[in-house]
Formats: sequence, C-alpha cells, structure tokens
Amino acid sequence: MLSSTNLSFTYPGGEVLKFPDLVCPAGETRLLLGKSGSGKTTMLQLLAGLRKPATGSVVINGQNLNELSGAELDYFRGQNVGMIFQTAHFIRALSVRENLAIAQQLAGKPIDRPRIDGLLEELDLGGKGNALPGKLSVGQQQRAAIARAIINQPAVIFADEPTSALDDDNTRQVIQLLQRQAEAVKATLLIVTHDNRLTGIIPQQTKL
Ligand SMILES: Nc1ncnc2c1ncn2[C@@H]1O[C@H](COP(=O)(O)OP(=O)(O)OP(=O)(O)O)[C@@H](O)[C@H]1O
Repeated sequence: MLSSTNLSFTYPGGEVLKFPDLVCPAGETRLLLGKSGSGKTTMLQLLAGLRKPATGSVVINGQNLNELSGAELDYFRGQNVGMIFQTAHFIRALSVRENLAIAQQLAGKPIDRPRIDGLLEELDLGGKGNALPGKLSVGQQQRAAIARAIINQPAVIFADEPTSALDDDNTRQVIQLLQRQAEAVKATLLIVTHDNRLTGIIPQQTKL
C-alpha cells in the first residue's frame, strides 16, 4: 500500500513542482506518465524517500516517511522498497548471486540462498548466478534487476523507465515478470514511463 498527499518539491532556483495525490492498494500496478521535465523522476524519488518533500507526506505500509530519521529511512527502504532503473546498477565486481545476497544483508535479513536461487531460476537466470552482471545481455540484466528489487518482498516496487532500453519481446517479458512478481509478494508496482507499449496494457495511470 502506497499513498501520497499534497507532495511538492523545489530544486534550488527552480519552480515549485506540485504532484497529484496517489492511493495505490497492495497488488496494484500503476503507470506514472508525463512529458519530459514534468517531474516523474522527482516524484518517484519523493515516493521512495530518496528526497524530502517541501510539503506533503508519503505513507508506505502504514509508515509516514516524514517520521523516519535518515538511518531509519535507509533501513525502512531496504525492507519495504524495491527499485528498478532504466539500466541496471549492480556491484560490478560481484556475481549476480552475491549482488542479491548483499541486498538481503543491507535490509538486515539473513542471506537466504534457496530464495536467491529460486528467484533466479524463475526469472530464467538459473545458469547466470555466478556470472558478473556486466557479462549479461541487457534483457538478462533487467531481469536480474527485477530479482534484486523483489528479493526482500517489498511493499512497493518503483520502476523508472524499466523498458526503454529493451526491444518489444523483452519489454513484454519484463513487464509480465514484474507484474507477476509484484503480485506474488502483493507489492504495489509504480512504473514511470514514456513507453507507449505500456500505456495500452496497464489501465491504472496517473498523469503529471
Ligand atoms: N538535480 C536537479 N537540479 C535542478 N533541477 C532539476 C534537477 N533534476 C530535475 N530538475 C528539474 O526538475 C524538473 C523535473 O525533472 P524530472 O527529472 O523529475 O522530470 P521527468 O518527468 O522525470 O523528465 P524525463 O522524462 O525527461 O526524465 C525539470 O524541470 C528539471 O529540469
């Protein structure tokens, strides 16, 4: 469950950016749409607690993010929020499997090897656990990024342009996987996109 009320933000010297209120139940997939520069990435950063709003509040799973200190917020994010970006960001010197293990440790959880291997298997990466992320194809990297985002069974998954680097086949596959995985852990899935391939298949949409 994710909700936001009265959010606004101002970059130094910039205009006030005001954002629509959101109420996203557990299990919902919603697109965040808007033209370039409208504030999609900024809103995602506010919702994920990566930036502090000038006004307003964000509530994830009953927790108002404004009430958390910096360290508490980092810990809360590790446990409750999964993030996927346009291109995947991994620790390059570590294998795919170790990248997932670190994500579990950062959330204060014990390393769960069977969950890691099961998830990789499910995302068609069963043979790639020992590979370095840089040795994977772009589509495989995006699936590994999905694995890392959901490894801790977050309440909310934020995806910022997750399909813009992918061809049609990989786009369809990645979105289906994301939705299936979000449903499996009953997460809210919020996708920032320009991608017209997604607007036809995901009816819940918020426009900036
Ligand atoms: N770090 C920053 N410092 C100052 N202004 C910024 C910064 N990041 C974004 N902005 C400004 O804030 C506004 C919203 O930017 P944002 O990146 O959130 O838009 P967006 O909708 O995600 O754009 P795009 O689709 O092009 O990625 C823009 O006017 C942008 O110029």
